Amino acid sequence: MYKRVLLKLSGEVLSGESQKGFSEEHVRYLIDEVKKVSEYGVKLGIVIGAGNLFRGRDFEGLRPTISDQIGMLGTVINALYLKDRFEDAGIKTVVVSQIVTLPSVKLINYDDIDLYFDAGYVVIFAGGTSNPFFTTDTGAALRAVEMKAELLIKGTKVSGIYDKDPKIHNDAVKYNVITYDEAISKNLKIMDTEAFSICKRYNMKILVMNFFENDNLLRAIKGENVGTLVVPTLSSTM
Ligand SMILES: Nc1ncnc2c1ncn2[C@@H]1O[C@H](COP(=O)(O)OP(=O)(O)O)[C@@H](O)[C@H]1O
Ligand SMILES: O=c1ccn([C@@H]2O[C@H](COP(=O)(O)OP(=O)(O)O)[C@@H](O)[C@H]2O)c(=O)[nH]1
Repeated sequence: MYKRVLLKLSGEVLSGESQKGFSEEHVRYLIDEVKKVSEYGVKLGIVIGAGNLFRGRDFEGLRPTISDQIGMLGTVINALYLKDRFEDAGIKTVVVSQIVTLPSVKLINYDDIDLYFDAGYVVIFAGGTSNPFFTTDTGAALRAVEMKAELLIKGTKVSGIYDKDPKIHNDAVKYNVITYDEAISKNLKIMDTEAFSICKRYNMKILVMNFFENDNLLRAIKGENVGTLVVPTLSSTM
């Protein structure tokens, strides 16, 4: 069982696919899935996107430097929303970020991350990379390395990494395991190249899996065969 995991979720996990805002049904599902793993004492970090609120590219006509800052603020909104909902459900949660000063957001401090985990908190990393021109996938890769995770899980709406986008191509074929180099060279757009390359540099294992299948998060953390694993070489799958 993995004991230290960074979970990346798209903002759409909170709203439902292609929807905006917060859907009670989806939020409750997320709480239940996280609760199952927090009961095992897993040290869990979460990076949440903002696709349910704002993505930089939604603001036609705005400069990306500005629209991306609006997008990053969206991740803080989601993080605070989740903190409150998690705590209501008995999951102790701390939100950390470098992009805002707010009473319920702590500045990221490497020395404190372990203290939060040891005290049984889920840590939500808000604000992506803190820089325009990036996405929360890249933020997740950085935070996974910073928190010394054993595994970065991208919980998404498809069952793993395919040879082409399975939402567009019916004949797409899923990989069980793939190397960082292959994922980058084949330009498999499930995650940004930047995210893959940070994970490659620091040997951060990635698992891409369908977040919307009941128990999948727990199964992934138990090391069961769900989704697609991204590893340095094909001989390093275990
Ligand atoms: N090679 C691929 N394998 C799997 N999914 C892919 C691939 N290329 C593109 N996709 C698409 O990437 C999407 C990832 O979406 P999502 O999890 O919402 O991520 P994000 O919001 O971070 O972009 C999937 O819905 C899928 O349709
Ligand atoms: O490091 C980052 C992370 C995010 N964003 C902005 O925040 C938005 C929301 O993030 P993302 O698209 O990754 O959310 P998701 O699709 O995962 O919900 C992005 O569109 C960007 O505009 C950014 O500028 N820098």
